[in-house]
This record gives sequence, structure tokens and C-alpha cells, in this order.
Amino acid sequence: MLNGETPLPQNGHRRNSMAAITGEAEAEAPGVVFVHGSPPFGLPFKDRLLSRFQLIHMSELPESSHVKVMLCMDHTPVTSQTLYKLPSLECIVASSAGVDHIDLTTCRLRGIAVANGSQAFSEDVADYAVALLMDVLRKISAGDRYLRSGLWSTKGDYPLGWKLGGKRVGIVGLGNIGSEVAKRLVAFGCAIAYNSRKKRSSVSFPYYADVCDLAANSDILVICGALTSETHHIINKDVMTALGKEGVIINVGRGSLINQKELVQFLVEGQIRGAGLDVFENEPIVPRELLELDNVVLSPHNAVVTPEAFEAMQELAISNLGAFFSNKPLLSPI
Ligand SMILES: O=CC(=O)O
Repeated sequence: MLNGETPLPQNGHRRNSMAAITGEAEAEAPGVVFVHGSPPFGLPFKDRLLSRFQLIHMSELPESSHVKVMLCMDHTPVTSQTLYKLPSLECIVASSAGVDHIDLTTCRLRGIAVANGSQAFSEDVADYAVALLMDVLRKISAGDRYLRSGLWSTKGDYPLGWKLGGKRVGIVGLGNIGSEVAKRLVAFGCAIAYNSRKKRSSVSFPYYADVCDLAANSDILVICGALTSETHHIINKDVMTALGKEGVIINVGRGSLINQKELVQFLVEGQIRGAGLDVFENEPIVPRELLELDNVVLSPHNAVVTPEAFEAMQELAISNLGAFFSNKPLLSPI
């Protein structure tokens, strides 16, 4: 137990028996939350959790446990074997936006609800996607390297970059994050189109069911979607060929949404103009070829993290747990 108390049975609806004996008002026992992985949560968050819930860590879990809700604060895989050990599990509250580390097929079969944290992060991730795009187009990082290495005074002016306004941007995955990216880029004067699992009736941007068609009608692709078996390598050589030599790709989703080997080849051979990449197929390993390229902006899976977003994520996780224990709808179901 993280808080050193005796485990409560099942879902926390056991009544305080001492209160019943003494006739005091009965207090609801705190709900039991199974904490999966090795969460890097700071003390204030842990204290807030402990003030409302009873936490059980992975190492304290008996062979087969009756816990009903799991809190995932990191990307440790939640496999079918993990779920097998939790036969009473009804709900998983994930702190992350992406839930590709969770076996969603088993969750679906077992009727386990899953909530994610993307509501808390979407504005920050969208800001970052736009920053990467602006950097690739206007060559901010490349110019910075040029200046710092003393080349401005010896070799003269650095080549000019391209304007963002007026570009046709194809967003792959118009969920919380993709919608925030669209909002920002509309303000920059870009024309937005998108590809998603389904056409969204609430937006008027052109929808392309086929990513190749979206790429053929875009100057820039911003990849924001979830990684699933259907979206694995959704961006491949056919899509990049359709995007064309002037095309730019930004990825703030997951590395495996892009066929990284083909992307590297397209960038090295100048078959697309550039890329801004926050995520990679085999993090933290980044293909060496990318390190040599000035038309690529690289970042260590940082789009999601600001202290403000981290705070909002904690709030959302606590609210989702609270909703579960009060039989209310989850705030951010996937
Ligand atoms: O990548 C980070 C997340 O999915 O939250």
C-alpha cells in the first residue's frame, strides 16, 4: 500500500464498521485505485490522491485482485496478462493523451472503460506543433546554428525560409489536439483539410477519407492522430510521394504513425522539403541521418510537457477517478 493502510475489499463501498458500532455518522471508505507502472508523480499530487483514494501499487497486488479502477501515470504497457490479473477491473484512467500502451482490444472485449489525458494537453501539444512547423519553414533552429558557428560573418546571409500564411495544411487525426492545431493555423491564414477515422459533422474543413488524397491536396501534413493497428505507418512512401518535393511533415502523435525508414530516405534524398519531429519509432533512439539534416527540427518527445499541462492532467485524472466512484460519466472517455 502506498499509504500504509490495510487494503479495502473491492470498490471502496465498504462502510466504516467502527462508526456503525459507536453510532457515529458512517463515513464512506475511500475507493481503491490500482496504480500501474512507476509514476513520476510529485508529492503534492500523491497527497491529493491519498486524501481521496486508497492506492495499491503493482508490487503489492495479490495474485488476482478485485480492484475496479486503474490509474496509469506512465507508459508501462497494460497488456492482456496485466488485465488477466485484474478480473474485476471496470475502468482505466490514463494520464497520457496516447493510449497505445494499453491493450484496448481486451478492454473492449471485457467492457473496461478507458479515459485519457488529452483534454489537459491538447493546447500545449498544438502550440508545439505550430512551433515546429514555423521552425521548419522559417529555419529558426538552422539559422541559430549558423549564427552560433560564426558562419554569418564569414559566409554571409543564411537562406530565406517560407511563409506559413496561405499554406494548405492537412491534419491527420482531428481529435482534441488536431482541432487545436486547426484553430491556430486558421488564425495564421492557412487552409485546413483533414483525415480522421470518420468525417466530423461539426466541422466544415474538407475531409479526405484517404490520406494519400489529403497529402496530394496539402503543402504540409501535421500528424496528431492516435496510434492503433489501423494507423500504424499511415504515413508511408505513397503518402510522401503524393505530398511532393515541397511538402513538410510535422509529427506530434507517435513515431510509428510514420514509416520512419521511408521518411528518412525521403528527407535525405530531398523528396520532401522538411520535417518537424517530436516523436520517433524507437525512442530515445533517433536515426543518425536526421542529425545531419538542416531541414529537420528534432525534439525529444516534449510537445506534451508544460508544468501547467501537468497540473491540468492531475486535475483531470482525479476528476475521472471521482466520477468513476460516484457512478458518473468519465470526463474524458476515449
Ligand atoms: O505523448 C504523450 C502522451 O500521449 O500524453
